Amino acid sequence: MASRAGNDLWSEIIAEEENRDINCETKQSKQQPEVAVIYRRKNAKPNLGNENRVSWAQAPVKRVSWNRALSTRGRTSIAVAVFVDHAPQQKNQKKKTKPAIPRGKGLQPTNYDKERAYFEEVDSFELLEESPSPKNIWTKGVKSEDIVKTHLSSVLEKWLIRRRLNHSCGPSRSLSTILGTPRLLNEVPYICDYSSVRTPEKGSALICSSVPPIQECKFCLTGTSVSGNVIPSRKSNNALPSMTEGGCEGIADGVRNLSLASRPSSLFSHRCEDFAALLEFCGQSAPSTLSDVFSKYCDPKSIVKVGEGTYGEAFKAGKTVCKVVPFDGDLRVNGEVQKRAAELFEEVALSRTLNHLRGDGGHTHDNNCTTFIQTIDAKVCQGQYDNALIRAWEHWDNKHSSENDHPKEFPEDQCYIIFVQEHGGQDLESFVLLNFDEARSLLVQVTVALAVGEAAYEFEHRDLHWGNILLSRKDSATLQFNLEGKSLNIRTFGLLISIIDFTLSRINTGEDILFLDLSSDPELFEGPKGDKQSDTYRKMKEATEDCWEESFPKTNVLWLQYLVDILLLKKTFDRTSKDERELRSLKKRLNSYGSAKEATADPFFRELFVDNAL
Ligand SMILES: Nc1ncnc2c1ncn2[C@@H]1O[C@H](COP(=O)(O)OP(=O)(O)OP(=O)(O)O)[C@@H](O)[C@H]1O
Repeated sequence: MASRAGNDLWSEIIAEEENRDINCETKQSKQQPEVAVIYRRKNAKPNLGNENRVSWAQAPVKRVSWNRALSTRGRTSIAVAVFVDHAPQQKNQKKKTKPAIPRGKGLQPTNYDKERAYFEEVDSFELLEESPSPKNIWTKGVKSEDIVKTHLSSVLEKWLIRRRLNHSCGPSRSLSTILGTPRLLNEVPYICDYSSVRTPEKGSALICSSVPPIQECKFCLTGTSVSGNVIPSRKSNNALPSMTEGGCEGIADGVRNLSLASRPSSLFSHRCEDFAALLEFCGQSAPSTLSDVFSKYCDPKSIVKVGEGTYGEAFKAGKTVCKVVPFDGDLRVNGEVQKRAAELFEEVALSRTLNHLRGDGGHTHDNNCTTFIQTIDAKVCQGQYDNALIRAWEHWDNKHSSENDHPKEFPEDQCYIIFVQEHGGQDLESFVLLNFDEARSLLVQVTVALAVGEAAYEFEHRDLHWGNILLSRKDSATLQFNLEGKSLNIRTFGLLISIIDFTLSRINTGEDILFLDLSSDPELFEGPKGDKQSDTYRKMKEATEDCWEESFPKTNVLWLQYLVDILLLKKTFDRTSKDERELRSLKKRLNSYGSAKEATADPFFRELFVDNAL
């Protein structure tokens, strides 16, 4: 293990960096308009028309419990562990809390003085910024009525707007195009009766004057107090607007009435709609069972659990990893409210859009990379966990002490979505990096992948913590990326990176903007001060001015800075003091970049490009 930076060297670095900062500031002031534009886009319009802007998740979204999501999961604060007595709230006292340090061999004892010095010196300027005024955090709540109103309106208004634009009564093509599924189905109002799910007659709804098909579904009533008797019917005042009466104006009136008049049935209806839309997106007419889906990929006896998140349990099934996420139930899972179909709908849409970056299906070749995990399939399931999965879950629990609830607690009518993905390797939290070359290849791969995502889809990940970066070792010495038509070969040093978990991500598909409105989730920004992950959410909030539908590629840069901190402070690998200096300098220079794309030109990455340096 090489020696670490001493104090004398550190003073030199500071002096060196101060000089560089002055140069950098001078340079930056010349580039000011570009950076300023990025920061001041709150009211700027993106390339697309506003009418296409869709946030599918209207309910309070990501339900991060800080105590759980960070501390008990081993993603404890870098700094908080040092300075604050932050006692994690145990979900279940019988379970062990994971250690806050990374697992793996060759770990060094934590050097808190060093961490303290690092933050005081490098981040001192940030501390003020990390304390947003309470006004900013607290004044922007979303009332539940607004959520219901917005949700239903957005679905129907989208239909209306497209209908006006298209001068036909055909449905939007946008999401069905992304997903490669038949048109219309996600736009059709559904009525729920708990008894069956039928795919609507596709032809009938394509004709303006036809009666819209009514779909019945039993699933979204699960655990709700809404009875079948208050199902919105086209005869009632609270009816979904009829597509046969009054043309577009009739629909507009219907949308208005619906938004203002009918809370319980709206809530009910939106759950039905979202569930049916999700089912349709997944190419299903009814939910499968978990074992049906798993047995497509492996012999159930061979299933092994490979990881867990707050919402998902990840199992290896043959060559794939299947992430099982319960949704739409009222039972709290792992201490959290279950996700709703609308949130998962967005995640499926996003994942499939990112698949296009792999160059499959004749999609754009100007921007290509394989770093975003490939989503092979997504399937809706219902029922209890079967024995093979329970066995795999318990095996993992014995070895790793799961923080999640035992899956046998799920009721018989529990719904899940399974994301079938390629196996991306081990997450950064548990992966043992060998040396500085691997660390810098990790950084360049993530940076260029984010740049490719930005260029193709204005993509922002918005949650790139160390559980969402997977690593594996492969023989290939280089990896090819295409960024805005330019081919880039990057040195891998035998390491391949995959980025997962697009729940909070924002994407512009060219037809819709998919994002989660994080302003309705104040808890996300309440994590402990000094904790790098929670600080990053707060910095995102500041960069976006809490306006989450707009494009702010700076958020990608904030996660790159987080990653540099993680590498310096949470990961142990063979490195010299010069290597550490380079990482610190990179972190500082990242302050001046407004996007991952800008960051790709940083000198830190220069020798990681083969042949064609940027
Ligand atoms: N495709 C994959 N290949 C290998 N491991 C995976 C894959 N997907 C997920 N995992 C493992 O499962 C863990 C949880 O996955 P993921 O982060 O997607 O779940 P989540 O519930 O959305 O997490 P979070 O707590 O961040 O919300 C990951 O940290 C990783 O260890």
